[in-house]
Amino acid sequence: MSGTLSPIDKAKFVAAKRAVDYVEDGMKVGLGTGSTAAWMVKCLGEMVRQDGLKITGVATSTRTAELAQKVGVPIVTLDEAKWLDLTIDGADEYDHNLNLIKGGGGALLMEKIVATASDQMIVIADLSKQVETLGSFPLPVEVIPFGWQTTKALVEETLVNLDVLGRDASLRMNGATPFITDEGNYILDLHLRRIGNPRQLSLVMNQIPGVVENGLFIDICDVVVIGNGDGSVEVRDINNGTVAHEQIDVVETDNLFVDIAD
Ligand SMILES: O=C[C@H](O)[C@H](O)[C@H](O)COP(=O)(O)O
Repeated sequence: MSGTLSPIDKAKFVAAKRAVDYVEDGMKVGLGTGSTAAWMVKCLGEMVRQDGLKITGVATSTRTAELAQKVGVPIVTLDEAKWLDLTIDGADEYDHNLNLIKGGGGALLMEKIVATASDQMIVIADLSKQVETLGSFPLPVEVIPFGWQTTKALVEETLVNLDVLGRDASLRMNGATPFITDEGNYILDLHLRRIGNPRQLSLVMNQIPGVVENGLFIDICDVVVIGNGDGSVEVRDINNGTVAHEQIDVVETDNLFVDIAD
């Protein structure tokens, strides 16, 4: 199959293509989840197949593991890898401090474990993910199924004392049944509209019994690569304070149009 990338796919693709420049021979790489991360896995697959790049990947979801296998990126478990050089992942929102909301695809738990076990985390995104203040995107909170309604009530009650605008939590559904994460849990989506203090919110959420993890990534991301539909990218590095603008060559080979997981 071949075709022309839509502007949004091109934005995701160029962000991914620029981010894989950070990957070097011998590295252990965390592989994110989602439609943007899928492009990154495909780019790495091409580098492995065509350039003989030698890397080991750790997947953040079963669907990323399946895609990695399909495109030829060798996968091990996090326990086998122990520590990673780099994780590349998408995000649902990022702010100017490179704090993130993640988990729109339900993979936040493994994503946070893998990113935290990495020397560096690079987020790939298009400009639509950029926000002044986190919270327009509903914050995913992973909870264990046992007593989830009690956990939901506790979460909503706790939000009353926090700097947020909305306080409703909804159980994420998959058709008529609850959405189940790879780890067998449920997701509550918190409709907060504005998160005034993401660090505090993250700490408080994770103290509620039944909450496994929340989708706020605070001080975890080092670099964001923002792709645009015209093939340009912006690379922001929070540690050294640099911002670079570049143009990425997009050669639309048939390989690009191999079916991807998301
Ligand atoms: O659980 C899913 C992940 O956090 C994704 O990385 C996030 O939802 C962004 O996905 P996409 O690149 O498809 O917008």
